[in-house]
Amino acid sequence: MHETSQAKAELQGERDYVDGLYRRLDDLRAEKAEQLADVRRTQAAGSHQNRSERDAFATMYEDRLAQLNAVDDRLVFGRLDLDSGNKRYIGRIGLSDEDLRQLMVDWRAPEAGTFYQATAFERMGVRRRRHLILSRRDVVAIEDDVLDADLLGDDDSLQGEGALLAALNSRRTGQMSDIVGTIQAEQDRIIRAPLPGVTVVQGGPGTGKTAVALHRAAYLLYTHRDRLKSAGVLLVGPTDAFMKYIERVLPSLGETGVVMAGIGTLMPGIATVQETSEEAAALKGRIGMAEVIRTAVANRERVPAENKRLNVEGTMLTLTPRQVARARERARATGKPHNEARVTFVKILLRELTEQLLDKLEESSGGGNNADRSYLAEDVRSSRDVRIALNLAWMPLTPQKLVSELFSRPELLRAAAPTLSDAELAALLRPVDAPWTEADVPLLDEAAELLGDLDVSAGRDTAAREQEQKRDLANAERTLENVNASLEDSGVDGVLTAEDLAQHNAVSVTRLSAADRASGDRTWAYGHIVVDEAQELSPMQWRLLMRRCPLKSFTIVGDIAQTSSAAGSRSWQQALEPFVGERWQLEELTVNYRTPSQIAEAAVRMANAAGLVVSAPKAVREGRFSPVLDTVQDLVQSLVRAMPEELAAIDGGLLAVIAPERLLPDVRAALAPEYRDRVGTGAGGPGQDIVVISPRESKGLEFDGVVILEPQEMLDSATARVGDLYVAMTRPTQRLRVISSGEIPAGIAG
Ligand SMILES: Nc1ncnc2c1ncn2[C@@H]1O[C@H](COP(=O)(O)OP(=O)(O)OP(=O)(O)O)[C@@H](O)[C@H]1O
Repeated sequence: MHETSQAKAELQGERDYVDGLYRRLDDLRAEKAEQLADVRRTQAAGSHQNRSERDAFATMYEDRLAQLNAVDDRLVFGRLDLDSGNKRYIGRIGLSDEDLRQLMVDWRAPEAGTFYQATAFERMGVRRRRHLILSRRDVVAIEDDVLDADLLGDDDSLQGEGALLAALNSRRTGQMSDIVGTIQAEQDRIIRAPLPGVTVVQGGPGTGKTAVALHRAAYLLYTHRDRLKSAGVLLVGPTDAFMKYIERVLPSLGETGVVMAGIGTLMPGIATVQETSEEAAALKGRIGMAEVIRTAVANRERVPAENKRLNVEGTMLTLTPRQVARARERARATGKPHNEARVTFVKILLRELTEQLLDKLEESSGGGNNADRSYLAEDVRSSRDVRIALNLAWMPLTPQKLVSELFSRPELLRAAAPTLSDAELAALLRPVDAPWTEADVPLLDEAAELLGDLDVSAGRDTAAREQEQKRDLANAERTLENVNASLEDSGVDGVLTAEDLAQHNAVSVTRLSAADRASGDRTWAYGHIVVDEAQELSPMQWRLLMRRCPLKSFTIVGDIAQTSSAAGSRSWQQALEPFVGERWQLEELTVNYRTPSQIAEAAVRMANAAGLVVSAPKAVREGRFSPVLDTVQDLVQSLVRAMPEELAAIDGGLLAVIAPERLLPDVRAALAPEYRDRVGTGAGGPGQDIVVISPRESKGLEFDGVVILEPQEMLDSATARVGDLYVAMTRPTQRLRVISSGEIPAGIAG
């Protein structure tokens, strides 16, 4: 009785405190909304400068407002009781009252680290760690870890479902949520690892690799804002569906400054589809492709086999192979990329041809010609014959043109890739207008590096462009300076410290640079790159990413056992050695938070029976269901019959039907009459609680229930990999059903 009333009082105490935090949040929001409205009301005073200032203010207030809105749900999640007697609340952002007294610490701040790291063995000055479990704004439960033995036995330690298990058992929505309230110690160590260098995080399915990658990005931006504000952080994932699945996590952590990109979108202006030919994907991923592209570019700098006769305003000139070869040598010696070196090539030959024209005219006029040299140069330059001859010898090229011609013209491909077999060449050849694939992106990027700027070759004035850029930059800088000054004058709001102010500016700068400019700029050098599902990357994709971060500061997360791409890695060592040698560090995650033990064990048994070496993380919980295995005659009809039972078992949760690619249309057609708009793809969308996807599409995603069709086919067919079935089996958080028209693969039944 006494215990219950004490528990109630504790809970009430927390509710009161949390109410206070929300009041503060609401006040700040109202303040920001008002400031934003004020700025918007202000008439744009004439000058460009004033308008940019107003825009910069507006952007800053919008950002802050968006941040305050995004952290509303479960704003606070922890409390530390310290040896000093102080209490410290831990939440999504830092909050202080009007007098700058700290009300809540940002989870990324150093003082919050002990919330995740302290244990009974190493208390780190913490007596008690309290989890506050909120539903929206309400504190629904509190749960204490008592670390100080002296406190044990006190009756005020409270019961309740563990915060972690509550999170793990909650229904999936098709959108990943953050884990900020329940980050585990082994995860926290990786999230807070130092910025420089390459950290590889290897972990089996469901160990929180994606979660760790996202929280690390947020942590780095917070902790190293100064270093990362202008360079930015890039987060790369495998597919668009996956990027959509994770897109809300960073905003919910109050971060908008990370550029998120699917691996197929890293070439600005190029839309890609998936590479359907496994062989082509594997070939394009090989590191040797860099040499193929290099040769392809060099082969477009051609010396003609014989003399060329060129008509310039009625006078016939001769261009010799020797002349072209010499000009090519000198142009290449500049070390500039193809399009830029072309300027030198063209200049040399135009000068030589102008000399020749002058000589000829003098000859024909018996020495009496006194035509102006600059007119003659212009005649040479504008001669059609000259233009054709120079272009044939050294064509200005875009990466798109180079690569599309390379893969559509057998003679070009053979010349650039002399070591490839006929079968390999055939696998690469395709129509000139075929859509770009993900595997083309690193080749286009390689080509862009070697070709350089087309504008230069097209004669656009470099100096003028540089001037323009300088002016833009100066404008942006001046604007920011003014924003700073005026903010200081106006005292902003009570919560903003000088540090916050710097952060806000950083966000604005990031807006101007990293987010907007970086994602549209192929040559952008990021301060840090986080790569998820990194086992899928081909050597050429690694090469591209390494170029995007010259400092080689990377967080790489993945699971070698889940590799399904034909060009992906078989070992981290093999993947990274060519780029960073031995200079990378391996961290491992060992606990599976997603899949109940009965299902996780079945997946590991299957993988082992099929000869796949997997790291088998320990499942953190047991589920309510063992895998259900059906051997049936009529596959798709059996699925239709099983659907009601599966949907009921997960009680309104999200169900994925994972089937080999060839079956997907039939499965969708069979489900359509009954389930209509409820059936989607990827991780599902609004109103969609059923998705029909291939094993590859399921990568990185998770669902309450999963039904796998024809598992043996995921192991057997020509393009299948053991990893595919392993990935599919490790997607559910509650329940797995396997339906097969043949044998159920060895190991699953146990
Ligand atoms: N500390 C944690 N607290 C609460 N939930 C967690 C925690 N760690 C992981 N999870 C949850 O476990 C699930 C699996 O996490 P995540 O998707 O990051 O794993 P993964 O290692 O990337 O998996 P896979 O390689 O199979 O795609 C997610 O629902 C995630 O929110």
